[in-house]
Amino acid sequence: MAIERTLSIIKPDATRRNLTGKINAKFEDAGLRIVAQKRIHLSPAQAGKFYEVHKDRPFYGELVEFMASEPVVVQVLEGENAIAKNREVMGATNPANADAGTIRKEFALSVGENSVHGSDAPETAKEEIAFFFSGLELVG
Ligand SMILES: Nc1ncnc2c1ncn2[C@@H]1O[C@H](COP(=O)(O)OP(=O)(O)OP(=O)(O)O)[C@@H](O)[C@H]1O
Repeated sequence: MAIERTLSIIKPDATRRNLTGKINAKFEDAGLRIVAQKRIHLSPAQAGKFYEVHKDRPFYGELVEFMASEPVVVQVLEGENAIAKNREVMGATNPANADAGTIRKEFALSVGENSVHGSDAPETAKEEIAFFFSGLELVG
């Protein structure tokens, strides 16, 4: 299995509760290396652009408002099978359905305020990493 990179976001509900370290420990324990990371406060326009794929979903407005409400930590995770591995560590979108030990089971507040985002496929990972990080910020 090839080494992959994926884009992760620690969402406002988690940064607000100082959970960045605990969430990062879950990634590292699963063999995912944090190769880039920064704390930013998205504008509503930037959050709207990032989640454009969901613009016709009923929760789009709520999602954009939430993601722009407070700072987030955006990061690039690297490892074998990193995209699928990260989604496994995150758990199901709705914490009520997430497996024990996953980030969302332990920390998420609701289906909307669910603590983390992770890319879902190689093509989206590439686009999402480029959305937040320049080549200079990424060690080869
Ligand atoms: N029913 C809902 N009500 C409110 N917010 C929702 C709902 N469903 C999804 N969301 C929000 O939109 C995000 C994107 O939804 P999606 O169905 O793509 O989930 P996901 O792939 O698990 O999450 P992500 O794309 O953040 O990794 C979710 O992570 C969640 O924050």
